[in-house]
Amino acid sequence: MFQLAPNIDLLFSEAGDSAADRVRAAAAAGFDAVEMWGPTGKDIPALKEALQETGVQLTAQLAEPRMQFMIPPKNHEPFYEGLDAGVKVAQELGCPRIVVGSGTGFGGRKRQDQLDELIEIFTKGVAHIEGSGITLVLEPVNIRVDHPGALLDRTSEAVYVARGVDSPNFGVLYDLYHSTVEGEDVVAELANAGRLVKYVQIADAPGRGEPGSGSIDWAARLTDLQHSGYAGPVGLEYYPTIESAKSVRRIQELAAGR
Ligand SMILES: O=C(O)C(=O)CO
Repeated sequence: MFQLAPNIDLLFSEAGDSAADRVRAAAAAGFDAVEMWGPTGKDIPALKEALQETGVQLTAQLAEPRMQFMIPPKNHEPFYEGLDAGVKVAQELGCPRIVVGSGTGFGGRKRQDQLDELIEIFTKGVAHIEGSGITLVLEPVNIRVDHPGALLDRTSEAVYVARGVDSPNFGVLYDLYHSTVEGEDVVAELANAGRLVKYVQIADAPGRGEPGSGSIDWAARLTDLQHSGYAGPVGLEYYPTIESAKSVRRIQELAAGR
């Protein structure tokens, strides 16, 4: 039903610190895709070799350090520079998506003005990397547990920004964990976002562990996702509470429709 992409910064740490070895461990556990946080601290040539050797696709590259793809409140230049560096690595690794975030916003202004400023910045960002083949996906994050102080915490506001940017190379990352922690209605948010959802991530809530460790009804949520028309990869961005290869089993079965 869905292609699953375990996050190699969080899963398969049993294989050691090397991103390349974690890709091999993910392949051995039956995956043909992985996602990662940023390139910092990773041996990119070794990672590329492991991806090629296993045939595993890197679905998305996230922000690490956290500010790399987030908007600094005043001078936005570091964001565009981060994008240049990110695109270079993503192209080398054959990764089609870069995850971007709002950062903490542009203090002391009306929320609506801040959302409109995000539209302006990401419109420039998309133009800045035009022709790269990379899609930027904007991720709202929960401010209740993981990211207090972040500007963008509502899926509908990320959708508003994506509508404003209005580019085939820009969309929304719908993280079902963040959305659940924020108390959103998954079906309603997915219906409103429609085809603007260009990547999905999951973790259970509460606790951000593997599916089955919290109280989300995964069979129901995967059906919701399927009915929404989303057919892309699903990133497993969770902190395993048990051995990685065991932690993925339930969601592998559900995603395969078993
Ligand atoms: O930083 C986080 O919490 C994320 O979800 C990144 O995707």
